[in-house]
Amino acid sequence: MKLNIFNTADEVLTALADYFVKIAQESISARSRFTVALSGGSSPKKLYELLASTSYADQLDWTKVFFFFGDERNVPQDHKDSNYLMAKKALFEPLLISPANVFAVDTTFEPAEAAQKYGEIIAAFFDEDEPSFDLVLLGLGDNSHTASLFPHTPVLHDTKPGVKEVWLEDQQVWRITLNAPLINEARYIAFLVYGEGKAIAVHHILEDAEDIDEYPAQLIDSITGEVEWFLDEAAAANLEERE
Ligand SMILES: O=C1O[C@H](COP(=O)(O)O)[C@@H](O)[C@H](O)[C@H]1O
Repeated sequence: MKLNIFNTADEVLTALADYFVKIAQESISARSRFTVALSGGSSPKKLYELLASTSYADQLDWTKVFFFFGDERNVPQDHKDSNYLMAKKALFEPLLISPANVFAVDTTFEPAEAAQKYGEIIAAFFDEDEPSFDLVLLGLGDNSHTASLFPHTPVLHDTKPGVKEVWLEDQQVWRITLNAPLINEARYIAFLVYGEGKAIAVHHILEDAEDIDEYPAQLIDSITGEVEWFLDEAAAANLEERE
């Protein structure tokens, strides 16, 4: 695990955009394609806008980039809460990404079926024993969830890579998520976390004793690659160890 801590959120976003391009270029050189699972929520929108800006857009052959989603809300794809819609507006449309390069969760199905079908889509794409994304981007909720691995949900105890539906009792909503074993197969995993509202959760994940039901992001630990955290000072404020 590597910590990258910057003074401001803008510096964090630039560092992660540089990292994204570096991993993508390496992956395209090595395997002629780059597969990435995107995070949702509010934090990554600015990252996607930055990647689509003139500073970054020309640095990659986007026809070789294949986009998946680490998690999705159980809403139509044109709903304001849809992770797909956010990425479409911030990234896919500005970069003229072909729909053939975007693999979204089909939320027209019931949650369990949507999860199963998304797992099948991922397996078919990779056509290997174990699907392995080149990069999984993750965020962190102030309740220590990442992707849609929420505290005290059954998916936290999965032992085989897969995609699952998750019922959030307090919000009375379903979500669809990659489970931790699938995320951990990735070559690289990067957390994007900024803002003081995340400081307590960052401390729990990185410095508290393991308690995955309480702090699900503690499950993330790449099997073959590297986990990097991109934090601003505000989000890192409660950390005791910086190395
Ligand atoms: O609900 C979600 O939350 C987390 C964190 O999102 P943020 O809005 O606090 O940045 C995100 O990683 C996840 O993909 C998303 O669906």
